[in-house]
Amino acid sequence: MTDQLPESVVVVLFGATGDLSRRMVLPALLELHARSLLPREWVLVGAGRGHRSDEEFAAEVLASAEEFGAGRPDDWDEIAGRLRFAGGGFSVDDPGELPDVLARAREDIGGTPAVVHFLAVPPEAFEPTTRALGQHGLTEGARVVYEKPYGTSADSFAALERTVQDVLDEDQVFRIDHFLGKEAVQNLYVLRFANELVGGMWSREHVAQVQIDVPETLDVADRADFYDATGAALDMLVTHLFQVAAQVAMEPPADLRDADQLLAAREDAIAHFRPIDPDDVVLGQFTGYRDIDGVADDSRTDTFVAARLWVDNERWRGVPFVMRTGKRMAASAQQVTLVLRSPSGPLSEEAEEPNTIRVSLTGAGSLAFGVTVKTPGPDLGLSAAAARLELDDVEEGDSIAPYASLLHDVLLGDRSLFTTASGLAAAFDAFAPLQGEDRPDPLPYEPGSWGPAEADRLAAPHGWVVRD
Ligand SMILES: NC(=O)C1=CN([C@@H]2O[C@H](COP(=O)(O)OP(=O)(O)OC[C@H]3O[C@@H](n4cnc5c(N)ncnc54)[C@H](OP(=O)(O)O)[C@@H]3O)[C@@H](O)[C@H]2O)C=CC1
Ligand SMILES: O=C1O[C@H](COP(=O)(O)O)[C@@H](O)[C@H](O)[C@H]1O
Repeated sequence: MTDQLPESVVVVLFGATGDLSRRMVLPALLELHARSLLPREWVLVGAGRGHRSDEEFAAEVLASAEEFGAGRPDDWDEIAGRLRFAGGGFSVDDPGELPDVLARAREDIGGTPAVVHFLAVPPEAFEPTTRALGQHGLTEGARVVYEKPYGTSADSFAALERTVQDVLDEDQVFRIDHFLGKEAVQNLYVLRFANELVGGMWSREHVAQVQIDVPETLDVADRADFYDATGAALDMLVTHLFQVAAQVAMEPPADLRDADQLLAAREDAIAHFRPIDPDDVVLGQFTGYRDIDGVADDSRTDTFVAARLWVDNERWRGVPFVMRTGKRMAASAQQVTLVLRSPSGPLSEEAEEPNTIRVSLTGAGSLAFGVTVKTPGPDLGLSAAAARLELDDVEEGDSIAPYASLLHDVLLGDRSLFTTASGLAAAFDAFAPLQGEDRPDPLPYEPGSWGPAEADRLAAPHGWVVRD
C-alpha cells in the first residue's frame, strides 16, 4: 500500500452508461471530489459501445448526481470540464476511441497521471476487456477494478483469473465486493476487537447462531436480463453474504491496519467454510417473476435464497451461520445478528428471547443489544428490551458511501477491503454443491412476504430475527 494519493489520475469507467455507474460509481466519484479526496488533477473517461459527445456524457453524470448523489455540485462547471467520453466499444480487434481519448486526457493533465480502469460491465465482459487492455498497451502502471460477480462458478472464476494473471500483476487487481466497503461491515471488526463487551461473546462458547439477513423489497424488472441469468444465490450469497460471513468468522489479525494480514484472515475464514449441503438451502421465486419482460417463461431462477453454512474451525465449530436474501420481500434490512446462548443460573429458563448482538449494515450502521430486563412493577417479571446505538452518532464522524470508500482505497493502493483470488476460489468451492444436479427447485412465494415458509426451519429454534 502506498498510503498516498497520486498527484493526478485518469479514471476510465467501462460501462459508464449502465445501472451501477449511474447509481453508485458516478455519485461516489463526485463524493470524493466534494470531500477533496481525489488527486488535485483528475479526469473521468466514460467508455462504452455507443457514441456520445463529452457534453452529452456530462449531462448524464449530472443527472446521476441529481437522482442518486448529493445533487448538482456548486462547482459543476469545473467538474464538467473533467469529463470525457470514449465510444465505439473496446475489444482486442478494435479499441474504439479509447486510446486517443486517454492520450488527450493525459496531455491535458500533464505529467504522468495514474490510470484506473473500472470495469462496471456485465461479468461476461470482464475477460474480453482485460485482454483488450493488454493488447492495446493500457495496463502499464494501471490499476484495474473488477465488479462482482468475479466468475459465476469455480470453472469460470478460474478461467477469468488465468486471463487476469496473464495480463496484470496481482497488485494491479482490485476485485470489488462493495459490502466490504460499507461503514458497518468495517465496524464489525472494530466493535469486536475494541470492545470486550462485544468481542468477549465472539465464539461458539457464547453464540448459538449467526444470522446474516438481507431481505430486499426491491424488484428486478429494470435488470431482468442480468438477473434471470444470475439469481439471488449468485448475485448475493456467494458474493456479499459470504464475505460478510468471513468478516464475522475471521480470527483476529495481529495488525488490523495491515492489508495483507486482514486479507489473509478473511481468506482463512472462507477456507474453513464447509461446502454447502443442498438440504441446508431453500430457494424461492416470487409469484409473477416469470411475467417480467426479459425473464424466461419457464425460468427456474431463484429470487430468494436461505442457506445454513458451517464454519469448520475451532471458534465456530457447531454454530450455524444462517443467511437469507431475496427480492420483493416484506421489508428491506441488512443485519448481522449473533444469537447468544441462554445464561446459566436462576433465571436461565425464564427469558422469552435469547440475547442478541445486532449490527445493521444499512447506511452508516447501527448496533443493538437485545436483552432481558425486569418488567417494571411490583413483581419479578421479565421483559425483552433493546438498546440501540447509531454508529454515525460519533463526534467528527462523517460516514462515506461504500463505492467512494473503495474507490479511494484503489487510489491509495490499499487492497485490504477487496477480495482475493484464493478467497474467491474457496467461496466458489463452498458454493459448488448449489450449482450441481442437487440444486433444489425454487419454491413460490408471494411478493411482499418473507419468502417460502420452508426457510423458517433453517433459522430454528430461534427463528429469523428480522421479522414483522
Ligand atoms: N446494478 C447494480 O446494482 C450492481 C451491479 N453490480 C455489477 O456491476 C456490473 C455492471 O452492472 P450493471 O450496471 O447493472 O449492468 P448493465 O447491464 O447496466 O451494464 C453496464 C453497461 O455495460 C455495457 N455493456 C453491456 N453489455 C456489455 C458487453 N457485453 N460488453 C461490453 N460492455 C457491455 C453497457 O454500456 P454501453 O451500451 O454504453 O456499452 C451497459 O450500460 C455487473 O458486473 C454487475 O454484476 C454490482 C453491484 C450492484
Ligand atoms: O450487488 C448487489 O447489491 C445490491 C444491494 O446493494 P446495496 O448497496 O443496496 O446494499 C443488490 O440489490 C443487487 O441485487 C446486487 O447486485
